[in-house]
Amino acid sequence: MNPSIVPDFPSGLPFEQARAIVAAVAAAQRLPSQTLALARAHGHVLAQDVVAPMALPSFDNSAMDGFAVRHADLATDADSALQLVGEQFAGHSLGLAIGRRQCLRITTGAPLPAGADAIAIKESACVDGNRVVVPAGSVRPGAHVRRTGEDVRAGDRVLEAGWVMSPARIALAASLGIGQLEVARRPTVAVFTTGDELVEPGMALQPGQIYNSNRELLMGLLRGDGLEPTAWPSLADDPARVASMLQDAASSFDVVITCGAVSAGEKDHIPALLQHQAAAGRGRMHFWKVRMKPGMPLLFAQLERAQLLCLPGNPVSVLATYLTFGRALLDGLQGRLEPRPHWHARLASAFDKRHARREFLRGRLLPGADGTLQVAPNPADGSHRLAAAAQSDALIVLPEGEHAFVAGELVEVLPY
Ligand SMILES: Nc1nc2c(c(=O)[nH]1)N[C@H]1C(S)=C(S)[C@@H](COP(=O)(O)OP(=O)(O)OC[C@H]3O[C@@H](n4cnc5c(N)ncnc54)[C@H](O)[C@@H]3O)O[C@H]1N2
Ligand code: MOO
Repeated sequence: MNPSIVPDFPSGLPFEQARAIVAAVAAAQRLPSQTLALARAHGHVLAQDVVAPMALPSFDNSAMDGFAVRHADLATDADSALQLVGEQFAGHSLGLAIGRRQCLRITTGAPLPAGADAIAIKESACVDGNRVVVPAGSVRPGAHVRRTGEDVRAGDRVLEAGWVMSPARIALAASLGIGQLEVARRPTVAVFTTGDELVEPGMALQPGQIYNSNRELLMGLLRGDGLEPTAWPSLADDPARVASMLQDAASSFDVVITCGAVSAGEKDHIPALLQHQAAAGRGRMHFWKVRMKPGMPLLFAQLERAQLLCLPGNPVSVLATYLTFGRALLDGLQGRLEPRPHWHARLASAFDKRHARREFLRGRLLPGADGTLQVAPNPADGSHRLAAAAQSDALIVLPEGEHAFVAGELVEVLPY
């Protein structure tokens, strides 16, 4: 198959335009929701708002171990002696009440007795039999009382569809007694590496061969995003075999990610192959080639019901295109509305950008002398330079157009 094809689909797109296509396709192909037990919902995208079925706290209670008192009984200019009339521990409400100049021993989380409106902490009070002395001025009005509904009122919308279930959000749902959540189904993802030159780590290399690093890179990125991807054995540059494997994966996975064989070489079969499938009514070419560096030959297509993201083979291109396009596709399919973290930092050293594409340079985040975030660009900017990517922890986004960036200039960074 000759890879020098005439595109009848969008090609050579600006970055933002390509991203908009990914977002639109993902929105149109949103995955259905599923009901999961709370314990299994960690990291999933919420598919339905969560409305509080009860208030939090659900009853007035003590925030400290000590004595439940009536603030009006306490003198401001002298110590106050109160009569100890009982005790209320956390766990079982005894329905107790206190009257004038009375107090009740209480523990953290225990229901406040009727009549009480403040807590004198244990450390400041003096107990002698059933007499408790509270030092003057040691208890302010309402001290250490946790009021019903001060955190959440019944009926509040506490979590919104599109939010990711972080541990704090799971814990909030648990505290509301919610045992199940409606979340987006996770996309199933197949990962392919391609190329006659690839050998798996641990095997012996023949002249001209290289080790397959992209598979572990992609599997790690996907697993880090909470997915359970399936990797195929690496595919040789054989168009018939690549076609049959992709067809096979596209019939059983939501997303197929390939890397390599999408550029201009004689063995770069994937664009022509997918264009052929699209022409035969088995899919669609969304776009090929984006004005970015690295990652320019990126291809996005549909085959059968699967979305295919075909990343360029260079390892740093895989990293940059996964972080900018792979994630956007997977997040969009799950209906994620919360944006991924993207910050701004000052360039620690100058960088001369001599091309018009949007660049995703590798760099290391560090606190500057004034405590603000800085990013040091790695000078090894070739898309085969994995060591530079491994020494870095962020992509530095340099916008379209030639520009000589000076040290101290503010740039956008995508931490990875
Ligand atoms: N004449 C042109 N040549 C190239 C162009 C172009 O526009 N015109 N684009 C260049 C750019 S930019 C990139 S990026 C690469 C992308 O090429 P492919 O996506 O077709 O990828 P391959 O040629 O298969 O591989 C590129 C490079 O990466 C190595 N590789 C591939 N897979 C793996 C793997 N799993 N693990 C580690 N390394 C891998 C492969 O050996 C090549 O060195 O094309 C440029 N050329
Ligand atoms: O655009 Mo390629 O991905 O530079 O190496």
